[in-house]
Amino acid sequence: MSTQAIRFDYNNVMADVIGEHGLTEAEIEAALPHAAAAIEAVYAQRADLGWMDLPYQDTSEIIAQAQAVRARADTLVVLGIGGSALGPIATQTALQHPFYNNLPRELRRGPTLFVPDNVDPELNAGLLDVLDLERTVFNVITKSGTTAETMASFIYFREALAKRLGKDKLIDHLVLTTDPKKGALRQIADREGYPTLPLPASVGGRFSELCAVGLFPAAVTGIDINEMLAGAAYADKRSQERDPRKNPAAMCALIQFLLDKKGKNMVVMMPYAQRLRDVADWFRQLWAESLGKRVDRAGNVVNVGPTPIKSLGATDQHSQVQLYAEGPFDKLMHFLFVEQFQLEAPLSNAYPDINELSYLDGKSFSQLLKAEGEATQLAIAEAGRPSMAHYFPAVNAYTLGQFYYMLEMQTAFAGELYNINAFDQPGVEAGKIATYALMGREGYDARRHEIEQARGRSRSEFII
Ligand SMILES: O=P(O)(O)OC[C@H]1O[C@](O)(CO)[C@@H](O)[C@@H]1O
Repeated sequence: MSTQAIRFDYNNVMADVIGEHGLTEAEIEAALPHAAAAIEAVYAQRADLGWMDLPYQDTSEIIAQAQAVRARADTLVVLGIGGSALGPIATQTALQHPFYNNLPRELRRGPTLFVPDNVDPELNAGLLDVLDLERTVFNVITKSGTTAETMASFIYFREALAKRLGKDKLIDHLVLTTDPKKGALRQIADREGYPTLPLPASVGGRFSELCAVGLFPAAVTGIDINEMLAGAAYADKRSQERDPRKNPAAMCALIQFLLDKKGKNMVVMMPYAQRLRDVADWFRQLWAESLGKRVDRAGNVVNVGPTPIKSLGATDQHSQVQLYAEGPFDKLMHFLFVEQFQLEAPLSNAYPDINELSYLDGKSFSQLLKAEGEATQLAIAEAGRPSMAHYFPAVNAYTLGQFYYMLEMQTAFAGELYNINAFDQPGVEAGKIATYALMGREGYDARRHEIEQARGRSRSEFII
């Protein structure tokens, strides 16, 4: 096993450790053939699942374009939503200085990065207040090339650029990441000549972090993207193991599936490292959009899907852990632990004479955070609640790429276990259609009429 391997520990889901809410060895043993079949089924689809091959892509074009942006910009703004924003945010938080944008330029590895990730008017108008547009590049990311939020952001910031710098300068301030052939943004790129990067048709939005979507912003801010891919390739190797017991992604999927069947239908990801906070956010989309489904592959109504929840140690010990420890037995926890932090914050011997504080003397923040993580894990287990732990030797480009890929494979395996299509999102499409109707998009009149009628049926006694 690589010294950079993330270790996966599932002792604390076992019934002999936590009691009746855990899994027995016999339950796991009986389900192993199902997990083995899920592994086979996913690899049988590999030709259609382009994200599975991303660890082996040629990154030279991404790096070349990133170098060009590094040379001409002080700020990169990513305009995207869902998979087109959550991954770039997670990677930045995980691999850069915690106050990266506030560091002086000579201590940063590249331009500052902003990912507004919403169409809130104040957020976007406010962002314009802090940007020096002459030294800003916008990376517009959308697979479909039509998503309302992203295209509205593109129109808004393109207009601001055009007003400030003139239309002929737009080409130096926009890089578009989208489908190589389809969509409105592709059409615009072809018509107006902006530089582009491909978001391959076979890579779904929430599985796109390891293509140009995530790699380009990461490379612009100086992250070693080939190292991320090396980590992902290592996770690919481990995920190909046909024996589920030796395959962390498959085992992790199987445990979550079995516990869901026993009523643990909430999955809490709780990193004990600030760097991994936004990875838990990225995981929420991956897990929720992939597994939350109305029908199974045969068309039966099943309404399945565990609810992913993000949490952060130690912060949420003082907000959520009371519920996790004593509330309903409906949760499974993923603890993410880091063995080696990049920065250390030691504590001095400040108050040796004050009994309640002397235990802190000469310790460090990492000791305290690790102790709090272990203590919470123990308390959750003693309260009879299942949890798993993922141990990162350190958070770096290699382990991050490895973890992303492992979670993607875990999601694909889980899709097979639930017998649903993990790669579509019909529930989100319904919301998109209603938005188009409300915004007056051509071709959506009938839907707008239905919504207006429903509004008319709203009863005043229920409005106070
Ligand atoms: O990349 P696009 O096409 O703009 O889509 C953005 C997001 O919208 C969704 O389609 C629905 O939320 C996600 O799957 C995707 O990541």
